[in-house]
Amino acid sequence: DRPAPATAGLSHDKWEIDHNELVLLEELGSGQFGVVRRGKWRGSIDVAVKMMKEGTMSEDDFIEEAKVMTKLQHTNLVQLYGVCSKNRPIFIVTEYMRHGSLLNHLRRHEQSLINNQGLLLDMCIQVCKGMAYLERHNYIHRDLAARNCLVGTENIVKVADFGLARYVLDDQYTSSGGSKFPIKWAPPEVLNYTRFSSKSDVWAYGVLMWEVFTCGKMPYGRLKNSEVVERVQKGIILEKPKACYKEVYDVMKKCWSPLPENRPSFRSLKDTLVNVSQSIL
Ligand SMILES: CCC(=O)Nc1cccc(Nc2nc(Nc3ccc(OCCOC)cc3)ncc2F)c1
Repeated sequence: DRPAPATAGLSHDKWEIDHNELVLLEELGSGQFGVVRRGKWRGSIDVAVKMMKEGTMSEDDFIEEAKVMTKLQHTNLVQLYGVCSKNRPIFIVTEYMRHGSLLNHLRRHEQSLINNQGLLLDMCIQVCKGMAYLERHNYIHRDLAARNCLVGTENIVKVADFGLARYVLDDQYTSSGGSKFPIKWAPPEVLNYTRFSSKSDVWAYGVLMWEVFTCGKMPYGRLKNSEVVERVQKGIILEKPKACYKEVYDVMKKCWSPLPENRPSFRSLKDTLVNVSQSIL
């Protein structure tokens, strides 16, 4: 069948999708943004449609940004096809990923994955490739975690919701003191100064690697956010997952260097992980 077009076919506002061309199907889940449903676009293209609950997002700013996001295209990024912004709630229409979030996938398949270091490392490398593309385009994710990655057929893993955190209105989510802020994926400079960068994404990537090699455990277990902040500021880092080669854990530790400038770039991480993969597997 025809390859899915990178963005809406309409010429004038190519990021604008006509909601009459969408058929909404079953619900896939919901987040603080609202409900996400599977859909069909122009009769045949599988899509995911995020129906943005009113008041959760600064919509006009997001619609402006959507023009940029539709241009970010990489095999390891969940493609933004466009938005339906003529009605409320606005719809965000993206590529559909058959097997859902990476976090749930890891937890559901723990038994078969826990001894497959090669596959776990390959998943990490795929996320790294998507993030290296964003880094090259000076695009910061701000909420990289296994819950924000998605799994497709043939164990394809893609990064989703990049940059979306900037448009969330709920300051419980956006301020580092907020109850919904992803503290466990945040480096010291974000906890102290909310200073986001591709190097803060690299810290979060190290935590995502830990999530992958523990098959979806919660980082720092049931510790309260305040206890995690204290540990991170003292330089206490996550322990080596049981099912994890020392060489892989060494890479995680580099991602958790206290100073952002001492953390590797995604570009160099990709080369390191590919070498580790070839040397140990
Ligand atoms: C803020 C939280 C938030 O967005 N959450 C959120 C929830 C749900 C789906 C999405 N997004 C996308 N999902 C898919 N595929 C998908 C397939 C199966 C599935 O199984 C659910 C039941 O499992 C037993 C879930 C998702 N493809 C692209 C998306 F973009 C985002």
